[in-house]
Amino acid sequence: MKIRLFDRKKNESKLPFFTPQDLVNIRWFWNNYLVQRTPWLLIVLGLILVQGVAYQQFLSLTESGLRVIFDEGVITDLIQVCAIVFGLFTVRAVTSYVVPRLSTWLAASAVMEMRRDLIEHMMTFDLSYFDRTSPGETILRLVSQAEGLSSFVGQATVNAVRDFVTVIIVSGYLIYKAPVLFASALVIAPAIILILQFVSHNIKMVQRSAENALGAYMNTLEETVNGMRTVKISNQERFEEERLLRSTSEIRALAIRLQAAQATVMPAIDIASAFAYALVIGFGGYMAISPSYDIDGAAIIAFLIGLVMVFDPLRNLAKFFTQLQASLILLDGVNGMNRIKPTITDVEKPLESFDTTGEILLSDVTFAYSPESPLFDKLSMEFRAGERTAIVGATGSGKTTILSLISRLYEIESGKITIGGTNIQDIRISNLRESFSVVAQDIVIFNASLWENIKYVRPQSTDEEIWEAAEAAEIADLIRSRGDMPLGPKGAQLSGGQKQRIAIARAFLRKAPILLLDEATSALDQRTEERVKRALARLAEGKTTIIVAHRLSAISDADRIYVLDQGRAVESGTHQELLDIGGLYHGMYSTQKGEYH
Ligand SMILES: Nc1ncnc2c1ncn2[C@@H]1O[C@H](COP(=O)(O)OP(=O)(O)OP(=O)(O)O)[C@@H](O)[C@H]1O
Repeated sequence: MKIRLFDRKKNESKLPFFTPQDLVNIRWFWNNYLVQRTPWLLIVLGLILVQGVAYQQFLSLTESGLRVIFDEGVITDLIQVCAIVFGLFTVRAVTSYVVPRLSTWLAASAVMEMRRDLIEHMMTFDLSYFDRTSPGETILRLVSQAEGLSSFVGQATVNAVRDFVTVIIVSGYLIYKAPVLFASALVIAPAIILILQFVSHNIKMVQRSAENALGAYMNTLEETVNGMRTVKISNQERFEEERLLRSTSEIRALAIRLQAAQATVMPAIDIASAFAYALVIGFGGYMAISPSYDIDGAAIIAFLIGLVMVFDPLRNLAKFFTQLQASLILLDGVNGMNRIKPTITDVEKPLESFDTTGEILLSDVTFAYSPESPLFDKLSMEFRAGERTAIVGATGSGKTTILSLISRLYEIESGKITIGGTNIQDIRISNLRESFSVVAQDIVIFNASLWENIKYVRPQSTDEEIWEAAEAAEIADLIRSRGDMPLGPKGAQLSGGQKQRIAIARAFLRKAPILLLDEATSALDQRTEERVKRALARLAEGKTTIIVAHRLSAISDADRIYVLDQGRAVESGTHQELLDIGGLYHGMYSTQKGEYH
């Protein structure tokens, strides 16, 4: 699957250094993660100023030193100048140690908070977000883009501030010493601004493509690693290898293009600075020789050294500028996640409690996963209180979706769903979901011990309760034999039936008043299924239970059975009543009859 985190914007070529969205993103980051660190930022800034002043003082002392050598020849004065110069560089050395340490700490803490907020925010996303968003995209935002931002904000920005301060202070000094010379060196400034503008646009475009390519690569990698069984059994190793290599070569090509876009800045600055040096040597030399100007050789040499001290940080600033343009794309990616708003949320004053023993009603429910393929159109169903109701029907008829809608994993478009007379949209989501014990089709197993996996659904359970649930789900022996051994990624070391028994044990442990069983025993052998079914029947006693099953043998004793066909409830009744109607259920029963004999 190709992922596109960023789309090219139509009027991109007309954009200045910062787009309006860039400014919004920067404000978001500043207001949420930096502004509360202002005192520390001011300390860093203060230290940077000290560094800048030390630099300027060095320049001024160099001029004095040169003058001592050229004019006065007093050795003690020279030694004094040397000692102060050494002292200044020591100050610079100390600040060079403290500033990066402080700034890295500040940036890493800010980004950690940002990650924490984004993770918290991600937990509120609708399930539909995860249905349509590749894991690679989420990982890219929370891992690589956040990391890229951290190093940019920490080191690069602080260095840039230091360089900027140095440029301002030293330039100020040079203007004060020789304004005409400085003005002559400035003639190259417009050229530099033009180059930066051109490069800025290019960098953003390439960085955007690079992020898309990296996201696609992460996604392919995730798909391949997760699907290794299918890859191997289908002999598709080469195909997957080529898919991954194509992604990597795309990343390489984009990395080279990005570097090429960034690389144009440095030589441009170098040529511009060479031009300025030549101008200053020529013009400055003329001023020193000419009696009409009050400037000597020492001042010209010091001015040239000063120019070096301006151009050196200016080079770094240009490099920083290119990194900034790339990082604005990272910031946009990260903040893009923040812009996603969940739609399934609690109402303003949600109900904490409701009648969990009451009947569950679907009234005129309309729902579609996507506008182009509606699934339910005014569907009405009744799941009577304390009874076992089964839903059967062809694959894709919407059985699982009904369970998802009742637990509000997806939001209905119209109609309503009530439990014990209360609309589920008025109930606090956590309280609503707490009232279900679920055995779902897609069983999620974590790479922890069996024990931990069962306990996951109710961490406060006692050991006795967990053993009880494990015994009921026929998985206690496996716990004894495996001990604390982790189950492998996604429970890879377990059989399908063992995974299903974990899910059943979880349902037992949860002890919730409503039971939702989706193909709960389909992966079990007949003997185990019989035992688990009896245990489930005990669990279901007095509880409102909804069972989704393909095997009619699993539900023939249900109090009521619904037959679903393409999103419509076409038949309902007991097993016998449905057989008597001689409709769809009868047909399904006849097909599966072999199972009963
Ligand atoms: N997350 C989803 N996003 C988009 N469409 C979906 C999603 N889940 C299911 N569908 C579609 O909705 C329809 C109903 O799916 P559902 O899983 O409810 O069927 P089902 O009756 O439970 O099928 P099965 O018996 O195979 O489990 C199907 O056409 C399916 O393709």
